[in-house]
Amino acid sequence: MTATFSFDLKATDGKARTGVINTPRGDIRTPAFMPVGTAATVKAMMPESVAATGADILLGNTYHLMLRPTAERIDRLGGLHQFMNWDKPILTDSGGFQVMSLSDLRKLTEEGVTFKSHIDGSRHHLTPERSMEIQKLLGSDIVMCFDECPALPADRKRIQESMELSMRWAQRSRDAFGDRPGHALFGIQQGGLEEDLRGRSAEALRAIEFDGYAVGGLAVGEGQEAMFKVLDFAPDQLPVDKPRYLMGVGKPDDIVGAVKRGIDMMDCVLPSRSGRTGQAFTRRGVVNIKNARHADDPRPLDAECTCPACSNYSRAYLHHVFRAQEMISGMLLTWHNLHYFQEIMAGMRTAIAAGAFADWEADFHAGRAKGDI
Ligand SMILES: CNc1nc2c(CCNC[C@]34C[C@H]5C[C@H](C[C@H](C5)C3)C4)c3nc(N)[nH]c(=O)c3cc2[nH]1
Repeated sequence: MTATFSFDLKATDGKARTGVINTPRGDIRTPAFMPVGTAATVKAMMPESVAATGADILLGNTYHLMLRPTAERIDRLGGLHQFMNWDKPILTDSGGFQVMSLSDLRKLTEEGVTFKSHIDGSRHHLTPERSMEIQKLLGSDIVMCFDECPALPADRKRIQESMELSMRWAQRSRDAFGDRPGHALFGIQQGGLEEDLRGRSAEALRAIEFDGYAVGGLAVGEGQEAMFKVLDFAPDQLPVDKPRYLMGVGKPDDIVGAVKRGIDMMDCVLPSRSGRTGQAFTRRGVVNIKNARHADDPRPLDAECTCPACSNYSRAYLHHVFRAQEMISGMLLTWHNLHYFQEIMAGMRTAIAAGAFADWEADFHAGRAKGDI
């Protein structure tokens, strides 16, 4: 807990790093996985359960909250932390990514993005300035620049023009963010899969100066191999002494590969969203609990896991409550998946601090079967 925002790099092992981000609302151990709280809730989880999984920070959702119940109402009610009963750090995305993926009838100009709400069809206008205002009203501890994330595949000209627009929006975001001690503003690198464009983007962001830097524009359909190729150079283009946040990633092996390449923070809907559909991530691979072969299985999901689902219930029970569509099904599997993702992060933090990341990574990959187990 500090009055200001700072990043303390503790140890490195190859390109992998471990450290602590100090914020007034609490410390964030890195590498960190950030669960996603879409509409002011991590679906199927109480906030104290999210904390119990080991999460130090969670994601709020600018796009959803600006539409319902609106940022102004959350501000009047004391801000997002009080509203959702989470007193640790919250990072909010800037809203642009979701506009492009969720809303219809959207129009992109130099000024910003105009779109119709997917909830009630009302018209909205998002600009760097409005995005900073919304994230400030929410009370977010880590604010993301308003950017444009182009869908891949896209031609180089489109990628370049989009990156250059995002860099102009990054300057406007910085100017509108103002001076908020203890709160951070993160820039977002764009440039698709192009090393030179990403280099120019990183230079533009460095010149503006941010408290942290995100690698944006990835996990948009390029595939793991292409993503890792970008991650082989992109983190090194960013300041070494600031946190590096890879947006929207990912599956367990994506996360491990990203940390190996110098990433400090990640977020993904996967563990919570797939938990609700019956997909469990375990140290031996993925279990689809709705599969009939689990109906009589008295064993836990993962005998080595200490989460409530694995400590107190059989696969047969989890199979039953999913088939019966009981609410506890999503609760138990979401808790398990978030617990497992945090275990991966804790394992990497310890291994990097001990200079044993390579051994940890070998053990991580050795245990994983392909397909359903
Ligand atoms: C999945 N791949 C991917 N995601 C990406 C995101 C969103 C990160 N998650 C935040 C988010 C997004 C949605 C879903 C939840 C809640 C809320 C709305 C905030 C996580 C991104 N966000 C921004 N601003 N810029 C990107 O380039 C970007 C690239 C991504 N590539």
